[in-house]
Amino acid sequence: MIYTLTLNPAIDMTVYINKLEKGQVNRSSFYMLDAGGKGINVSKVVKALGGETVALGFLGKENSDYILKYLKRFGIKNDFVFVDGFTRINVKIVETEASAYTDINQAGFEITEKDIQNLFDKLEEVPGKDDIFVISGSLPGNCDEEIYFEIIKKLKQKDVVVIFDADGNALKKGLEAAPDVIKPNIYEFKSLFDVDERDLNSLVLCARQLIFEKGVKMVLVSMGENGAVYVSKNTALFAKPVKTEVKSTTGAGDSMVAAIAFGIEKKMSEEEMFKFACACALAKVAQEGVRAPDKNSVQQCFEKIELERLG
Ligand SMILES: Nc1ncnc2c1ncn2[C@@H]1O[C@H](COP(=O)(O)OP(=O)(O)O)[C@@H](O)[C@H]1O
Ligand SMILES: O=P(O)(O)OC[C@H]1O[C@](O)(COP(=O)(O)O)[C@@H](O)[C@@H]1O
Repeated sequence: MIYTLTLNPAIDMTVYINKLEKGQVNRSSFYMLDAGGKGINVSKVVKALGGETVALGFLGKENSDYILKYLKRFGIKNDFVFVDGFTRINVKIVETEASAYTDINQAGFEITEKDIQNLFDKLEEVPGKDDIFVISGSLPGNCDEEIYFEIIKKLKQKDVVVIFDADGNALKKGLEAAPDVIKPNIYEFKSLFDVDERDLNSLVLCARQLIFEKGVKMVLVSMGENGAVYVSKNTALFAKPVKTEVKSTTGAGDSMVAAIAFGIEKKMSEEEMFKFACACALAKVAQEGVRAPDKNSVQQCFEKIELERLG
C-alpha cells in the first residue's frame, strides 16, 4: 500500500490569463479547482496509474467537503485528522502569452498539540512492514520543523519505505532521520549544496554525500524543463529534457514522486523507475490544472525519455 501524508493540504485554483497586468483589473479566461497539496497529488497520480493508496494528514474542518468529494470522485481512500479552520486556497497563475507559471501558496491553518497527537495515533495504527509512505510538502504555519524528523524515525522503526519531499529547514531536519528516497527540485537541492546545476557530475557527488553521510538510498533531483538526475549508491542517470506543450507545471514534481512510489512497489529496475517518473511528470505538464495524467499518456511519454549514464 502507498500511504501519503499531507500536513498542509490545499485547494489549488489554476487561473488561465493571457497576460497578467500588475496593478490592473485582470480577467481570467478560464480557471480550474483541484484538491491539492503534495501528498494528495501523489495519491491522485498513484490511483490514476492503477495503484492502491490512502491519503493521510490534516484537513481544515471548514471546507473539508470540497476535498473529500473530490477524492471520492476519483476513488481515493483517505483518513485525515480534521483540524479547526480552512484548508488553504493556493493560486496558480498560468500566463498563456509568455508561458509563465506563477504560484501563490498560503501559509495554511494552525494546528494544536491534540491534532498532532491524533496524527501520531493514526501513524501508529496504519503503515506496516514494506508499505511505502510518502511525506510531502510544507508544514502548517505553527508546526515544529522537527515533526518530519519524528515521523520518519517512527516509520523507519516499522520497516516502512519512506519517500520524502520537502524544502527549507523541514527538509534539512527530516534528512537526519534517513528517509529512503528524496526528490528535491533543483532550488531545494541548492539550499543543501552550493552547486552549479549545469555541472551534473558535481550534482552527483553532492547527492552521493547524502547517500553516504545521511543514509538516503535514492536521490532524484528534478530540474523543471531541464530534465532530471537520479543517483543511488551505484547508479547515476540523467534524463534529457523533452520539449512539450505545457498547460500547467503544478504537480509535476508530485507526479514524479508518485511514479517512484509505484515503481518501488512494483519492483521496477532503477532505470525503468526513473524513466517512468520522468514520463509521469512529462504527461502531467500537458494536463490543465492539477489533474493526474492518465496511464496511456504516461506510456506514450515513456518512449520519449532518453537516459544518459553519469559519473
Ligand atoms: N516546462 C517543462 N517541460 C517539460 N517537462 C517539465 C517542465 N516542467 C517540469 N517538467 C518535468 O517535471 C519534472 C518536475 O518538475 P520540477 O519543476 O523540477 O519539480 P517541482 O514541481 O517539484 O518543482 C521535471 O524534472 C521534468 O521532468
Ligand atoms: O506545501 P507547499 O510547499 O506549499 O506546496 C503546495 C503546492 O504544491 C503542489 O502540491 C504542487 O507541487 P509540485 O508542483 O511541486 O508538484 C500544489 O498542489 C500545492 O498548491
